[in-house]
Amino acid sequence: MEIDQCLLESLPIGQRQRLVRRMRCDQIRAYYEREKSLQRQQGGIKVRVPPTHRKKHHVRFSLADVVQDAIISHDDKEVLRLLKEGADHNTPISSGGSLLHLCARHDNVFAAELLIERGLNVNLQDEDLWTALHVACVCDHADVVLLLLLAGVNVLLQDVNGNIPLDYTSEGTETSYILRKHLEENGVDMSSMHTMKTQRSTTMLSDVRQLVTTGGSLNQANDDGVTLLHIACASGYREVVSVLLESGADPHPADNSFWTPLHLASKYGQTSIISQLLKHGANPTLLNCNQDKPSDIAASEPIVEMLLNAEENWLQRLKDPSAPLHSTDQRYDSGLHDLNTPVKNLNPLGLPISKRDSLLEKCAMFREAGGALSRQPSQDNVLDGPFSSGASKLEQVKLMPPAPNDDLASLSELTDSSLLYEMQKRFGNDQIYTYIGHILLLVNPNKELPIYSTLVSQLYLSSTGRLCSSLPPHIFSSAERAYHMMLQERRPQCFILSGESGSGKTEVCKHIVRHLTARSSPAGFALEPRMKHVSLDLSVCIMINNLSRMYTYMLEKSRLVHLLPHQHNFNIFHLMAEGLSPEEKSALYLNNVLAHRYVTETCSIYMYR
Ligand SMILES: Nc1ncnc2c1ncn2[C@@H]1O[C@H](COP(=O)(O)OP(=O)(O)OP(=O)(O)O)[C@@H](O)[C@H]1O
Repeated sequence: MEIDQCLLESLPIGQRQRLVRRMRCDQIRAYYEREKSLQRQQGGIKVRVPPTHRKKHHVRFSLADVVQDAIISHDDKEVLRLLKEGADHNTPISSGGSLLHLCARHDNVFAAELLIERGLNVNLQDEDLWTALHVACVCDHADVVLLLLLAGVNVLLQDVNGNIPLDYTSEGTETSYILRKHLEENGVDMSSMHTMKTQRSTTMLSDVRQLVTTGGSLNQANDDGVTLLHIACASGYREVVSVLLESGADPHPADNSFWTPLHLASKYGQTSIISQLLKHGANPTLLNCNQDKPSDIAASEPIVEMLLNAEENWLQRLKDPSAPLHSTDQRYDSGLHDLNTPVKNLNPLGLPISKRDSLLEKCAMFREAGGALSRQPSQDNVLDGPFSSGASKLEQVKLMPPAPNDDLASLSELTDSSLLYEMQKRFGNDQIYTYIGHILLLVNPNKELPIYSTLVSQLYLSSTGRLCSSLPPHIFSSAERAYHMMLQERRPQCFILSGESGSGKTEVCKHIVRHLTARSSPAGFALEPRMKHVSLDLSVCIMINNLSRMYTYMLEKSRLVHLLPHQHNFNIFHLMAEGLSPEEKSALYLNNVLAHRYVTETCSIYMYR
């Protein structure tokens, strides 16, 4: 049944409701008929059993899924049983890689040994070409590293960034020591490794020089729009950049995602290259596909400053072309200020920039987290507020790598049992946060997890507020999003924290406030004394802004019915009495707030919590 919208709107409300209900019934009927005909086409109609006669079905998971769980939870007997029952040890895991990668990540030496005994290839590489040894090194799981070495793993296999496992160990850790010793014993000395790495930039330099002498095109782009200058800038090859620019290469070509060499150099902290590009007239105001200028994605404060000056200079020159070209600080030309990121190990022609970009974020995340292991508290206390968990906890920062089930909305199968299964799996893995689209789900771990340090807070800082695909779900990510929405929409944002008593709302509220305080002012410590009050005010603000939702979300009804002896009242009613407009009060049936029995039971004013 189709009805003209104007006609529908002209009908009296009762008639309109009846018509709409009929239309909805028609739609549902049509839907079921279509479903039935589809089932018939696929051969066989499923007969619906009335719910009362329905058999209770047990949900069965494949052996491959169950063995993964057993590995994660270190249930060794179960792993042994499942492998004996025929669980395929070659099954790839959902987050990529083999069961051995999973063992390496969860430090399960026993299961790793079983798998190796059954013939699992220790050199298997995941889609980013990481071996289990790469994973064990990132996680600093020395026992797994030893086991893999004994099993004959190839320690020189490179991932897509050209990094060998040793590149992912942190200086001074056991894994670093074991690997270095192993390399030495096998006749690989560190200087030849260094030569192997620098070889790429040397090769590119001689190739580019030859291209220049033969008069080849320096601006030639590949299918992704990536030019030689993009590659040299992202990889930090200063000399190659210099030859290209001196020989007349375009200083600001954009690839297919509108990234310019300046964007790449800025993102990967190549300060001296930025300086070179600016001297050769690169435009610092160009936007990439994310609407970011190079200064928006800069890796450090000095780079931001340098690029902002360059932007100003660029705009001045647009108005007055005779104004001098921006000159950068001589200090940067030496390269001493370049950030030491794994980008230097990039394989120049192997991958499109966008792919490398996401991989580098993943590397940076692990590396940053690893760096915190050895960091002294005094170096990392700038933004620590009153909610910081103390110096000792700074030493244990560990974020789980992103996984396909980070967002339940993206699962191919959405049933109660699949959702519960995924949640349980994540919980067992200490992945307490999960997205469902833009909603963030938290399962209270009831134990302290090392995921709230200043370092993690900084990792989640973003210039756009968009979810970062290389970071796992986190309350800091939602706080970032709210912060950017506030700037974009220029209006207050609110968090609705819903859950039963003890589910962790107050804790989450503290983390939100802490992250926002740190992100809104680099000198976050100035706000420290006010933090407790901010937390308190935030609860109250949420209540005021969402009064209509308050009943459902913020307070349980039982707490509003009556006051216990000596119990104080909610200050929110007094605030509402003072602050709400007559219209708002009328809409909430609170024309005379102070006349209510509940409010007059006690004369003392008390702030909730
Ligand atoms: N993210 C978390 N990590 C670790 N422990 C947590 C976390 N969230 C909550 N907890 C633990 O659970 C306890 C209860 O949490 P919280 O007080 O935040 O719950 P709530 O939802 O605010 O409860 P209520 O509604 O009763 O005020 C905390 O004291 C803390 O021990």
